[in-house]
Amino acid sequence: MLSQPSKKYQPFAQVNLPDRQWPSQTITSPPRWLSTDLRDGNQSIIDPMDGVKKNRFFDLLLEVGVKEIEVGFPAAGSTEFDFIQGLVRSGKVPEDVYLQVLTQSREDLIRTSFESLEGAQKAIVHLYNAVSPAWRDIVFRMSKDEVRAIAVEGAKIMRDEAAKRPGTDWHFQYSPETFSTAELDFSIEVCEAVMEVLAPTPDQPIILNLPATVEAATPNIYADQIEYFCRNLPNRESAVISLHTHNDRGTGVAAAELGIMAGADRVEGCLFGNGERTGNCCLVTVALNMYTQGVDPGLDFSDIDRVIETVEYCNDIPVHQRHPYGGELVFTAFSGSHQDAIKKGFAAHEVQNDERWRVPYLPIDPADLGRNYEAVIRVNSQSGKGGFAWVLEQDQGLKLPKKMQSDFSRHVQFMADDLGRELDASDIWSAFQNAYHVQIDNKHFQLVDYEESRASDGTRIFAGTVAVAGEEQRVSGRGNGLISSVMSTIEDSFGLKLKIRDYTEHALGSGRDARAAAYLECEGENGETIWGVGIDEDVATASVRAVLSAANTAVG
Ligand SMILES: CC(=O)SCCNC(=O)CCNC(=O)[C@H](O)C(C)(C)COP(=O)(O)OP(=O)(O)OC[C@H]1O[C@@H](n2cnc3c(N)ncnc32)[C@H](O)[C@@H]1OP(=O)(O)O
Ligand SMILES: CC(C)C(=O)C(=O)O
Repeated sequence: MLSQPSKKYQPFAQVNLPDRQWPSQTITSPPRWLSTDLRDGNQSIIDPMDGVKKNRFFDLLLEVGVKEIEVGFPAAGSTEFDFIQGLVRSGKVPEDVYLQVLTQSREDLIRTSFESLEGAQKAIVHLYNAVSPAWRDIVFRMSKDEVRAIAVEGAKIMRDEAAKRPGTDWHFQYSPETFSTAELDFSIEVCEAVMEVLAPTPDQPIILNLPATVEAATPNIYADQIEYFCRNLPNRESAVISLHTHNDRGTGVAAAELGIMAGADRVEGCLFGNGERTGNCCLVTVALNMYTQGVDPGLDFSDIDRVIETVEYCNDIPVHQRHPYGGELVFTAFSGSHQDAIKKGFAAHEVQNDERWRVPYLPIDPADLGRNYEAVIRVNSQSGKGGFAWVLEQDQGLKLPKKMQSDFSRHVQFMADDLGRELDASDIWSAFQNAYHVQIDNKHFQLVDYEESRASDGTRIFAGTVAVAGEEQRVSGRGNGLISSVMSTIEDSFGLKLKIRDYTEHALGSGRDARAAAYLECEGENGETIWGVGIDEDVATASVRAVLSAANTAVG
């Protein structure tokens, strides 16, 4: 008989909170942030960081603006202990930054933890023990009273160790590990017992960190648990409620956000969600999500690629291409309809009078993270006109008329299907040059020389030489009739008849690089549409080149 995996798991218990308030709350200010990259992140990677990497990561966290940093687990060994002591002695920890360390509730480990922070200005010692039934029964094999006693004993040692070192501004943190899978009233009971020992006050609060050590339910349940805890904890005003979510069900960020709505003051996590198993809550995501609610997160990710570079180096894990905000592809559209909307969005943004961000498909301005707009649109076989038009505009400055985009579209589609890969800017530019004979040799009609003069009434006079399959022919024209004059010369001299339907031009580049682009829509002898493009120093030459481009296209 086939086993039934669903029978192995129990439905998660709801929290009895019929008057829950969190669903109607909004996030209006950022929480306190704690990075546990150097602890929870570090304990989960294949090769934990050495001192060099830890220092580099620490410096990054300072640059980002994190003020509470869990720097390690001092009792784990000399790498950890020495790094932490080295940090304290280095003098590089700013006055407003708290170093946090984690310890099990075991006397020797707690003492070692305090020793590692000897000389620190501000420090948080973080004590933990698991409280949920499975850990009580399986790991500790202890009753509730005995598990509560682990926490209380550890708190007493913390209190006494801190008292021996008055030179440091000590703060205490307690985590009822496995909080989200424990009985809520028992977690409150244990936290209350710890508070009795440490005697926090509103001015000197304890941090109670409530972990979803293993994420086991939907984020609304975590939010209920947080709200219930906040409402029922005696002396709530003497506690900072901190969240520590993991991502086992893929909702670590959502749980943290709902937890803030439910009354929490602080969020622990790792950059780009590194951490045990599927990772910790991603601090980058929670922080940057705040922008889209009009809230300044107080963390600086304005050069996100530099942040990624350091995080990848230290963790030796790549940031996924789809990772919110940071991934290489998160601001990139390959598909036609997305490209169309993004291109229109940028155009609208340029002419609007305020800074409001309203570009379709881009929840945040990539520039706010130090990304440029080049990679916003990339072209492959799923792309549309907006895609290559954007690339040509960004890369070459060309603003193709709408109808010409449709014409060029078939060339791009053919190339993308033929090559079966993404087309980069140089692919698109060479497809464009080939399609319209722009600035390439081996053309049928070529402009050999060109000169312009003025008649006594100021009218421009153009005279030039066109080579047709090597045979040179003089062409000329006057004033506004320049294009039609060149066309009639071509018709008279070479027998090629084209009718002008439309003409557009625009400036290209600026300053010494200033040029002009001209687009000519013509009708061939059989009523077909023929496009010509000219790019040159000035509009007159560009328009002559556009005629020759159309002539070349007509003869194929
Ligand atoms: C959810 C989290 O991320 S918690 C943080 C986890 N991080 C780490 O463990 C990384 C650093 N840890 C280490 O280097 C090692 O675990 C050490 C050096 C601290 C301790 O190693 P060991 O002495 O071998 O103990 P170990 O960690 O295996 O723990 C096992 C014992 O501690 C007990 N224990 C586990 N957690 C706790 C706790 N929070 N408080 C008190 N006792 C605990 C276990 O019940 C077990 O007791 P037993 O030996 O009587 O059965
Ligand atoms: C020690 C605690 C906070 C922890 O890492 C967890 O429960 O995941």
